[in-house]
Amino acid sequence: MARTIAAPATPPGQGGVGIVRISGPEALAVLEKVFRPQKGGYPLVARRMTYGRVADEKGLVDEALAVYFAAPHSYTGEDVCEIQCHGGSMAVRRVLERCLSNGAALAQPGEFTKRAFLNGRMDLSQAEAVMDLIGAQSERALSQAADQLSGRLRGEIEAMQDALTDLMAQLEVALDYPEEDVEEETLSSVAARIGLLREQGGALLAQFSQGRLLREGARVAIVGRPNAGKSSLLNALLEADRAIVTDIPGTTRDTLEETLILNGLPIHLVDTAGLRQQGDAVERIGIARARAELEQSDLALWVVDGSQRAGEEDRQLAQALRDKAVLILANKQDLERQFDIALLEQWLPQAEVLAISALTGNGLDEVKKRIFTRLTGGNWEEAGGARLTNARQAAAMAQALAALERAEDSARSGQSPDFVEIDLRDAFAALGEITGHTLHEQIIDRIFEKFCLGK
Ligand SMILES: Nc1nc2c(c(=O)[nH]1)N(C=O)[C@@H](CNc1ccc(C(=O)N[C@@H](CCC(=O)O)C(=O)O)cc1)CN2
Ligand SMILES: Nc1nc2c(ncn2[C@@H]2O[C@H](COP(=O)(O)OP(=O)(O)OP(=O)(O)O)[C@@H](O)[C@H]2O)c(=O)[nH]1
Ligand SMILES: [Mg+2]
Repeated sequence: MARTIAAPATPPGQGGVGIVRISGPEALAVLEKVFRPQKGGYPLVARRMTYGRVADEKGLVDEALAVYFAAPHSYTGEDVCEIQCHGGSMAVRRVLERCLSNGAALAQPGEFTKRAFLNGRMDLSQAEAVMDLIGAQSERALSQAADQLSGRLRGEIEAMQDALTDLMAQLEVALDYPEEDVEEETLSSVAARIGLLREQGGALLAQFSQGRLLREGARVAIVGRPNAGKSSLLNALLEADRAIVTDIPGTTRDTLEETLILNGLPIHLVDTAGLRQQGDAVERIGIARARAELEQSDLALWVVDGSQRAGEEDRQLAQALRDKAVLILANKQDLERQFDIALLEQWLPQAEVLAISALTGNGLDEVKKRIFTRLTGGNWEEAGGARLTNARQAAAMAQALAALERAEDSARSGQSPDFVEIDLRDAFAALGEITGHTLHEQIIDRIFEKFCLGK
């Protein structure tokens, strides 16, 4: 039988209310030992808040409210109890300790949601949406996660699976009637319907990059020579005095990351150490970090000091940026221009160049606009449809599409129906990985391990 588990459902730290959640067959028994109602007693009325107190041998721990959800009508589908005590890490910790010494085991991270999944309360895409919702950093990311939690992606995947089941049934019928014309007709109608499914899946996969961008945000590295104005740009974009700015080249040593929300898209802006050859040990480490950051960024903002002449370091940086998405910002527009912009266009023909001033704020609205268009490709679709949002889901969809393509090819080239069916089965299984219905236990464990405690 499943263990009864308990964990704080609210984050540690000060807060108005803290919640300890208990789930499993002994949930109510644990609550009875831990929580004493003020009026009436046990059994508690399911789903109604009851006022009372939590005490231990030494006396009162906290006054609290408790609620009991009878299986299967709860988040996990098991018996669930919640004790809502005062917020703050001490009260929550003591209440949890009471539960743990009265029959509950400390939950693993993600174990409540894993139980909800195993009890059929949600599929894997919905469970993943729970975590995305908790981690959402913008309105758009939140509404995407809420959509997925409501079962939108699950619905679309299950509809595709239903269609596959139909097709497999048709092929079975054709196998029972081995006349040439029945088989031919079936194969050609099946091939056409597989084509439609490939379009549907292809559209989902094509939108994946947007789904991921919303969920994870984009990494944008600010790079350039020392003193170009990178940290000034970071501060100006954030409208906050975040990074140290001085006129001493080599001011920024470590990378510094802050998040800016642009049209609902989380942008992780990373200020880096100015790139140059000389510098002490600390600065050299900073420069190595800057290069690593550049490597993993989705977009580079190359800040050049427009009031200085181009140098060898600029040429080298252009070289390093050749295969990257780059927006070049010719900074210090308020000063007299010395930098030869034509050189930039020569070095990096694919890059756009914008003249700005991080000091006066000139051109920064345009910078924000360009960052957004560069990252989204300019054709940003409003949330609404189902979206694949993580690499796991996208990989499964790609696998399903490959199987569908094989099936369509076989059907069109007049292969035997059972040959086609094998690939349709593969496609069905690959789609099932998105909803978690055809996934191995170990893989499922690995997904839930990344969740937070109490969820
Ligand atoms: N206090 C508290 N707040 C919470 C949660 C929770 O577990 N506890 N949730 C989670 O972390 C989320 C809500 N999710 C929930 C989902 C289903 C049920 C539930 O009891 N479902 C029953 C009854 C539905 C009904 O009354 O119509 C069911 O589906 O049968 C409860 C919470 C967000 N807020
Ligand atoms: N006139 C003018 N000065 C600027 C502008 N942007 C930055 N500065 C000045 O340039 C100097 C260097 O700015 P920072 O933002 O520290 O430059 P950085 O690129 O971060 O430099 P490192 O951290 O050393 O790599 C400071 O004195 C800034 O005030 C600008 O648009 N116009
Ligand atoms: Mg700096």
